[in-house]
Amino acid sequence: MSHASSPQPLTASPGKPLKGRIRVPGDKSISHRSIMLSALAVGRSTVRGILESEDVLNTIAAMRAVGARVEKAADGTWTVDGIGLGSLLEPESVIDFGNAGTGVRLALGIVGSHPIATTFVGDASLSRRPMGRVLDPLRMMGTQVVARAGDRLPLSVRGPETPSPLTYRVPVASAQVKSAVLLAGLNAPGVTTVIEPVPTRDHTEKMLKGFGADITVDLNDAGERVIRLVGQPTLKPQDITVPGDPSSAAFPVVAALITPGSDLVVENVLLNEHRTGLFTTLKEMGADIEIENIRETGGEEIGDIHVRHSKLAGVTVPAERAPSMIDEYPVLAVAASFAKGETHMPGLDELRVKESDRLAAVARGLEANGVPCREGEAELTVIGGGSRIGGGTVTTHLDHRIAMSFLVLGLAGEKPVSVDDGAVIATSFPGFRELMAQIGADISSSKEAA
Ligand SMILES: O=C(O)C1=C[C@@H](OP(=O)(O)O)[C@@H](O)[C@H](O)C1
Ligand SMILES: C=C(OP(=O)(O)O)C(=O)O
Repeated sequence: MSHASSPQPLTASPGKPLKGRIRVPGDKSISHRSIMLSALAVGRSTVRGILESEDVLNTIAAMRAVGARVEKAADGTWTVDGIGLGSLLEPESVIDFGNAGTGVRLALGIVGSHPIATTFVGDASLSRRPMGRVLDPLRMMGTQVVARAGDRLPLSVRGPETPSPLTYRVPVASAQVKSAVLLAGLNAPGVTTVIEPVPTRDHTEKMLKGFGADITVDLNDAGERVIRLVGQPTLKPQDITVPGDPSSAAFPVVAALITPGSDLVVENVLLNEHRTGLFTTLKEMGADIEIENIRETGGEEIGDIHVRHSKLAGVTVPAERAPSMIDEYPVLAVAASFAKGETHMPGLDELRVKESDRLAAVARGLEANGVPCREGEAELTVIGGGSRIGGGTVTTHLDHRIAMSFLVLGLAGEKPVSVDDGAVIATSFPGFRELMAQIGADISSSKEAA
């Protein structure tokens, strides 16, 4: 599945205050994992509120390709008849993960510990991204790999008959790497241990526990998270409700913050502490954000985010906060454009290897729209509060978050902002334009705008 063939230029124009109560689609991280763990369970799971975006639809197709039955009922609930660990079928054809880093890396963990041959491909963006971070631990478990130079897609893996359980210290702050090793460890006899020096989103650990795996998380003397998973469990099917994605909520929230007169509620947003760094940072910048109606569902805290237009001031974002807002830096840079003074964002090495080099893409996008910034090797400083923001066209490089972030910029600047391709937004946020229109945002196809 690919959006790459038909780019869709979009233009956002400044206009009305943004008002209303909305819900964003389901969390992408939890959606991928719901389908994958359900596919590995024995019996029928149900998943409500799943994100039906291209990335997640690719995960659904991949789990079907290894033998799971995944269907959508008339009421929108998805049912997954799991195949059970150790029983995966060899896919009959190549698995195309499109734009989805999480999808392909977690799937590599799953199939890479089974004695089946699987070939993965992706779009131009995914084919540039590093896969060695997941292939290295798999090789240590006995997986054979044939990959393009630099461990990039396309690539093929074949797992061993009996994967060796591993003790692995994750060398980069990455929930995808942690999760891939844990998912591979599921099919290895014995205990797989993952040491995580920097904590990242913990949905895999939480959900594995929910599916009945024997998994523990402790801190060692150095304060690192040590995750121990006993391999070869029988995973029990679950009924899952996916909360709204905070990484998607970030766009209307920032749009409302920077657009005068706005008053908006985004309901039902996941508030997992490993995901809320953006909201913490925005509050430190002076944002009027209240979290209302906090409740719990499926072991995760959720709530409604009430945001009003606010005067913002620049801050320094602690580097150690990066994993809890890693996908939100592009839209934080947009908020920072409207803040008085400088916003300094260190610790951004991982932004270089996302759907695009997000550090460079953000810096070029800000420059194109009259916002001064300084781009370092692994940091960005935005000099906010200037006038005449907007008027530029931004290259999205097949990156949904770059597209949405700069459309948000265009809602609050002085002049419209265009992005060369809004079609990529479908990878994580189907219905983005319609939802933004519902709260009063003017985002149209560039031809209509011209
Ligand atoms: O595990 C996940 O669901 C994700 C982890 C993060 O990637 P890294 O693990 O590469 O940091 C994040 O950027 C991605 O959108 C989703
Ligand atoms: C980095 C992202 O996703 P992935 O790594 O799954 O492609 C993202 O959604 O911002």
